Amino acid sequence: MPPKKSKKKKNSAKTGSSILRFLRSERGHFLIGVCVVFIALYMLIGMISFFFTGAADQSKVVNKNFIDLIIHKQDIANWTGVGGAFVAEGLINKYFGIFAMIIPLYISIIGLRLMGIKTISLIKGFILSAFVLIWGSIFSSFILTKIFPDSHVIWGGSHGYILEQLLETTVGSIGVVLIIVMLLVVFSVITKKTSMDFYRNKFPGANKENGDAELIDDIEETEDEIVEKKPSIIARFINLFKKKVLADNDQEEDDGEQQDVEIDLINSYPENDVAEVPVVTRSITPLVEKPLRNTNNALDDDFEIVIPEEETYQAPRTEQARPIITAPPVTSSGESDILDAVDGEEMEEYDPTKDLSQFQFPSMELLKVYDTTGKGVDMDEQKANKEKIINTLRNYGIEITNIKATVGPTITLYEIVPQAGVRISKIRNLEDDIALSLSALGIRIIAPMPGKGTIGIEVPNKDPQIVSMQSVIASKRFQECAYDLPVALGKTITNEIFMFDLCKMPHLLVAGATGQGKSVGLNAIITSLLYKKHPAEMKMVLVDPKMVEFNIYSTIEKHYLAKLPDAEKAIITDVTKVTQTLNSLTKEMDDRYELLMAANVRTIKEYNEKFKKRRLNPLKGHRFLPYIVVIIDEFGDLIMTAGKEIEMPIARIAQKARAVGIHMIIATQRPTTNIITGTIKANFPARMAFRVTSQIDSRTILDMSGANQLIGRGDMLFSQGSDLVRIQCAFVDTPEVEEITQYIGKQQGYAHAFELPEFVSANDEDKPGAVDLSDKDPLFEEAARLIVVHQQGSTSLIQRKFSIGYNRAGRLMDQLEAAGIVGPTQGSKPRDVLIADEYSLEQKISSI
Ligand SMILES: Nc1ncnc2c1ncn2[C@@H]1O[C@H](COP(=O)(O)OP(=O)(O)OP(=O)(O)O)[C@@H](O)[C@H]1O
Repeated sequence: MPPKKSKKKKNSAKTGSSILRFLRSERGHFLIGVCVVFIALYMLIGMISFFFTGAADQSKVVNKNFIDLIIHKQDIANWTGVGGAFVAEGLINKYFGIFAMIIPLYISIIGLRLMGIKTISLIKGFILSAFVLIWGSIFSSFILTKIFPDSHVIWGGSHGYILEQLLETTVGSIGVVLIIVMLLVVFSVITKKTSMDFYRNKFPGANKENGDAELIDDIEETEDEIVEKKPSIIARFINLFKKKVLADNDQEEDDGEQQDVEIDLINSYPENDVAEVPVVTRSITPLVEKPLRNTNNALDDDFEIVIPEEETYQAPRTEQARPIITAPPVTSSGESDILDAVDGEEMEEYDPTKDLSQFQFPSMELLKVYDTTGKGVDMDEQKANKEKIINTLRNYGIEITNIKATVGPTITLYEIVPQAGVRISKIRNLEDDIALSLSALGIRIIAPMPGKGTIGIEVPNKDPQIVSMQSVIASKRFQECAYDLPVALGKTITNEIFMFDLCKMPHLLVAGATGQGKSVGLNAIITSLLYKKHPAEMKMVLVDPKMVEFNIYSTIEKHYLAKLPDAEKAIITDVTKVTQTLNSLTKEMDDRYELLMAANVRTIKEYNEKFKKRRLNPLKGHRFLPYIVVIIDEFGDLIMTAGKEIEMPIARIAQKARAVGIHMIIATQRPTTNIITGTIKANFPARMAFRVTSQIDSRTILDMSGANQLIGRGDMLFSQGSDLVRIQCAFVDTPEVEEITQYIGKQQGYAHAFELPEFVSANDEDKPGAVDLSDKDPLFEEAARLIVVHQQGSTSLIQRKFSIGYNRAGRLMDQLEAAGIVGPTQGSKPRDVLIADEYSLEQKISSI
């Protein structure tokens, strides 16, 4: 008989465990959630009915037995029968009064949560409900009882009544009122910081620090975005409890022979509190957690696969709204650089985009959408990899207590928590063995994961997904970002859009062996900028010794490119021109510093703000300063040919140009120490490394290994300071870039590319005759006539009348001086005009 009994027991245990499994499944949760929501709804209706039917039911319900009432079929008026009448009478009259209605509301939040519908967090909801119950019962008991003394409803319930009586005896009626108001204020401030402003604003003249409060909020919000939220103590406790229950259940249901060591690992888990893996949640892309369940393996219960959600896309933007301001030109003949505020206030703000006010940003349709449907996460692959990792580590005597997978577009990150006492270096040394067991390239071990208390193993997915430029550009995050030079580079392992502000970098070094995605990376950077910056706000200097990479951008020369005055093409392919351009950029940098100094500001942003407000005098050479992004491809080639000649201006720009809005991106295939020298490295704190061939190259670019373990095709490491992030670079194909540039190119642009200043080396500068009149500007004669007619030797007059850049106008003025038409510069005053009338001018011109 005993064997039959044990079989029966086994069967019932099996049924029990499958019910448990069902309840723990997503469907089980959903069904429980539905039941909970309906129960809450039932309670709520019962409570609402109580206000209308409670008086009739009171005598039948109070101090009566619930079962008796059902058996004796009492006639209950409540819409929800005996049950509802009991719940309402109990919760409202017996306990918390009318605010007890928050209880079914909170229960419904729990139900919705179980159904997978997120409203507010359970803990927040609990704290809020508890406060409402306690505060509300005192408030109702004190106020409502006085207003409606003869109702069948005990407004604050017994709880409110007792507390209110106690308080009234202790602090009097006024004290109770003050306590009620104070609690409300305290609670509102605790739950919402911005409510401080509301209260401050109630006191006229005492709200100067509002800005600070907002600042704190802002800072906290940004920090929230960056810092992964740590689980609260309660969440940790619930997690531990859950794990313990799961482990116990599994122990019960297991037949005995399958019970392996991992159960013990889990059982020892609570002691290993530190080993708890925080679930990564970020405010930008909420993670969807899909735990896999396998009853034979306790670690499976713990194996959490996180499939980060894609960001939702915004409707394609076809036009960027910009204020069209028709600003009158500045006519002041001012003597000083800084115009006084009154002048500024009288005029509308200067709009740098006014010249191209019809400019339309490229539309989203120009970018290709890659079909990723059907490319879901391969659960079998994840499980198999997990098994292989556990087994490989076990073969070397390393046991783990927890493992979690986060599936990215091309890489999956397995985070493991080793058992206490395991040396981290031991795991680090097993990189090759794990790679062998997984038969995969590109395995990278991060031991320990910074700030997480886990060890990360990055494993490439068998079926990598393409991160399209479209998905990155159309993301809400990119569209709404307020960076000065926003670059959306791709997606991180948690499917978050990875973005940075080039202004903050401030210069970027890009390296990677040939064919690993460098050019695509540079195109992604340029594309991001083109989607966000108006031609008036940003100019690019493109250096392309290979002659084919940036050719595609020649169509946007008159919109976005900058070049030397005498250069034919804006894309620089000739090495000798590179030196000139870089020197010219150093001159532009110095000029800009002078302008900043004269304007009493420290950065280009402040300068432009001041200029827009018309606080700077254009007659003194002030102008709106666009950002300049210098992108040099195949930097290795250049250094090999031009050496120090190039390194010097690059180092100068890298050291100083940040504040004046000149930023550099240099890319090389050969990240060797003779190319990326100490000087260059020291001035390029931000580095982007695609796959390189050796560990030494990786160390040269990143100061650590890792780039040699990447898998190519846009897989890259981005480092800034000590932070290292693995990113899948967004893919933008040449035809896409072509479409974008053509879209821009077809629109009205400026008359010519942005002119960089002519660089005159220190030796030539003061030589008489430095201005060569045999090579006069085509506008020379017209400019001369203009000056003579107006009898005003002003550069900005030439600039305005001929719609040319400041540099060209300056050069024209130098030529006019050399021709004896105007006198030398006189500081802030216009030059003297040496020719009295047009007739004398014609004679002068014919004599030149
Ligand atoms: N982010 C990416 N996603 C998917 N595939 C990519 C990505 N980046 C590059 N590739 C693939 O790799 C190929 C080579 O990329 P790319 O031309 O950018 O290499 P490269 O490093 O610039 O090479 P070279 O230095 O020889 O110009 C591309 O044609 C494309 O097929």
